[in-house]
Amino acid sequence: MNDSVGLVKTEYADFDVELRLESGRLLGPLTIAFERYGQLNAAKDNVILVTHAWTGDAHAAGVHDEEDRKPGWWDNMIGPGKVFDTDKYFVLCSNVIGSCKGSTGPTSIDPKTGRPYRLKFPSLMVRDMVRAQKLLIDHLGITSIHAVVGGSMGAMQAIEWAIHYPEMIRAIVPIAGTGRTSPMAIALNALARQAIFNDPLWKKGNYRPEHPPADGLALARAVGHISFLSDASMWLKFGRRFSVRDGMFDFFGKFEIERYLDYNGGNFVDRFDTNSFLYLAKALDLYDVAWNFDSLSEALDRLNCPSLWFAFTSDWLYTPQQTQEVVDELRRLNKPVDYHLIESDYGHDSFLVEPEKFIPILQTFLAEVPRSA
Ligand SMILES: CC(=O)SCCNC(=O)CCNC(=O)[C@H](O)C(C)(C)COP(=O)(O)OP(=O)(O)OC[C@H]1O[C@@H](n2cnc3c(N)ncnc32)[C@H](O)[C@@H]1OP(=O)(O)O
Ligand SMILES: N[C@@H](CCO)C(=O)O
Repeated sequence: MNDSVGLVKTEYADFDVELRLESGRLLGPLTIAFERYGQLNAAKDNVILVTHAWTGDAHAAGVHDEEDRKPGWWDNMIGPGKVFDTDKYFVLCSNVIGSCKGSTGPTSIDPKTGRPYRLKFPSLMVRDMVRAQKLLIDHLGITSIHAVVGGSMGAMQAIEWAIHYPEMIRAIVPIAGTGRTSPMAIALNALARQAIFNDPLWKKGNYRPEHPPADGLALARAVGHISFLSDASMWLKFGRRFSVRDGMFDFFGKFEIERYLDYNGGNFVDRFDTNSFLYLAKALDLYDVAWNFDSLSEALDRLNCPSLWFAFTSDWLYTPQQTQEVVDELRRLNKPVDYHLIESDYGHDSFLVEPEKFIPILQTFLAEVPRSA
């Protein structure tokens, strides 16, 4: 495929630092996993920083092996001639701290004990993730970022970048984001947590990696997965179809939607660590752009760049109203802001499933970003 970035590899940068976290605790040394696509130009000003969601990773495009069944998670966006055109832009994606996908997280070794942190890992905020990412940006000698673009938790990171490093950010594109996590989203994460805590294999986070609380984690992910879909997408995908494998009157027979949740919950256990899932859920719950500011207005007034916002009509997790709340405040502050409500049936995950709906607007926006911050 000539619009693919092709074979790529994840790189790792080590930082001998102790990062002061929002909680006051220190974390370090740190490793940040990242991938890069395209070439950094001589002026080092063609950088697009792609920020990932809850269970994403640094592998945003291309494949690690010719035999890979699927490419990186935003492969439809990154590559020669695509919206993040790697003939033009240097696209960078790093894994957040707290994750289990190469950056320092609860599965990493705690230098104080020589054993994995597990629940000794400190609670994080999205702001801490961005502060750690900044170490990588500095390490690569980048002083100006053309745009930070991300969906869901990636949107939160984009906002944090613009507020805390306004001098180096030329634009942000928060997609399916929120300015503060709603009580309903926290409630769903609370159910996910209880599913894990009630699994006897959980052992207060001290499970052996080869024996994770698989039932609890699969159920927790299924709760999350429901919130990433929508009523409309479930009707489209499954309707009321009963699994062809089951008899309709078998007591344990399942609807197709149940099979789907079983499959995706079970799959998740093979690719994600339980403690990381919990730490990132906590960071999502704690998210409030106004944290440690006197008001939302004070926080957003620090934003010094154009911003482009997308929300999806069927997103009931981070609803369009939540994006609108931030956009309204930015408008009140006379900041350059552009907001588009995209018609999509695919719920919160529309940013992964139907990017073609917002790509043309994004493409025009990126071309018009001013050359200096
Ligand atoms: C955002 C980031 O930063 S990265 C994180 C993104 N990744 C995830 O969220 C991982 C979970 N994956 C997903 O939710 C989806 O695959 C998405 C959102 C990425 C893409 O959505 P879609 O293209 O609509 O995929 P869909 O939901 O139809 O299929 C997901 C899986 O369920 C399977 N599936 C579909 N229908 C059924 C069914 N009736 N019964 C059982 N399994 C089913 C699919 O075969 C697919 O399996 P695979 O992952 O092994 O290929
Ligand atoms: N489905 C995506 C988005 C969730 O916010 C993920 O799991 O990361």
